[in-house]
Amino acid sequence: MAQSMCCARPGTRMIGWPVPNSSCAPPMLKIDPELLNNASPSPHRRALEQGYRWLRFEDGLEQQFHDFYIQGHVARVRLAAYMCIVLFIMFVILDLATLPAFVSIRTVSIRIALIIPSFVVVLLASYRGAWRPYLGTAVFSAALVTGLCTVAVIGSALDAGYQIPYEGILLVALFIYLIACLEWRRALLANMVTLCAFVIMEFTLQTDPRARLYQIVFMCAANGVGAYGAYFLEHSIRTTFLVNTLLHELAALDGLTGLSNRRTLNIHLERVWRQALRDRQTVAIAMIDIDYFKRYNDRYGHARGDAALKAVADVIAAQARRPLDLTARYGGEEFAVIWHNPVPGELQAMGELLTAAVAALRIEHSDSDIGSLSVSIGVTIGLPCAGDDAAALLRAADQALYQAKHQGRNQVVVSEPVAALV
Ligand SMILES: Nc1nc2c(ncn2[C@@H]2O[C@H](COP(=O)(O)OP(=O)(O)OP(=O)(O)O)[C@@H](O)[C@H]2O)c(=O)[nH]1
Repeated sequence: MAQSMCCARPGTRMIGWPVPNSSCAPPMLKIDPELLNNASPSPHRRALEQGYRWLRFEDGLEQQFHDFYIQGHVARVRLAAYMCIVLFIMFVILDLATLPAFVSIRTVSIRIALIIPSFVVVLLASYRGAWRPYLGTAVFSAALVTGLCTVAVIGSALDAGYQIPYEGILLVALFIYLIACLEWRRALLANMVTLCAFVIMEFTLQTDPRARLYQIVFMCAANGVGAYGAYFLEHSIRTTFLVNTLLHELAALDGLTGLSNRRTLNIHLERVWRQALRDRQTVAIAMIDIDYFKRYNDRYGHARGDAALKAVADVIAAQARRPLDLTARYGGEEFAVIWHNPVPGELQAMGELLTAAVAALRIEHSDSDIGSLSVSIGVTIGLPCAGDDAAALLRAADQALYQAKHQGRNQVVVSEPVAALV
């Protein structure tokens, strides 16, 4: 373990543990720092930077992770529930075949009346969409029921003067930690309750002190091994969740402004276009370009240019209010807004709201005609027809923008809807 940490590439960050210079720190997934450097500030990036050794993120992120975890594990939980039902049916048959009737009546009743139904509930929760939010609770309850009932099975046999193999309870502990897909804290809680019940049962019903000691020691060891494995499993899942989200952000968002990038805009436009075609609704695009931005950079420097771009982007971001609307940085100092099904007569006013909002930023630009930063906007609208492509809408908005520049900048031009698109 220590050796693998010594061999880490210089500058490679160890995720989830404070400082990787201690030889006794546990091995964690390593991540290329480039990924973190390129990602925009977000709770995901913060979590990766700060670590999560107690397997907990800040509140909003924790909820997101919980949804991700449940969604990603539905199939495994279902499989685990089927596996348990089959196993416990086998145990019932084994009990009936090997135990005397006065013992098996107790053990079989517990297995059939309590354990198997708890996994049937898990199965139902995994199949029914409305029950899905309670899947984690159902698995936790089933784990608890299985642990306690297995203690009860061993105890009831002991009570009847019959020793049955206690290895089953070890199997249950490892199953809860590693197969049931429970989050680590819940798995630990279910197992600790089971362990306490087991110890109490042993001290109450076990008459052989050596057997008692042996069994308790092995139960504790199984819990240690299981908790250790489950901790690292969940830690890796948390890292995967964070890295997935960062990669998605890097692929979909513009690093400077946080708006969608051009690729996302194109994908979204195609999607909205198809949706509008189905619903016979319109789609509008506004292309927005900052005026005399080269002069701004030349006079105030690139860093202030970046800050101005970000301020304008924040204003533009407020323009996407409906679920299918989108704002994007199209490239350089050019932005785009997709409006899904806007009222055609309001487009001019919507554009002017944008120019007014940028003017309200009052960003000084002494090399422009009006002394402050302004934008030119070209807007167009279309009603998609089969055979058209969304790129025609983009081209039309670009032409309107060109016209706005040509007419003196700091204005909105709404083009006539392109003939092919209406
Ligand atoms: N600071 C900064 N500048 C950028 C960025 N991307 C593009 N630019 C600059 O934006 C300027 C765009 O210049 P032009 O295309 O000539 O347009 P303009 O000066 O705004 O002139 P008009 O559009 O005709 O009003 C260039 O100088 C680019 O270097 C960026 O991310 N940050």
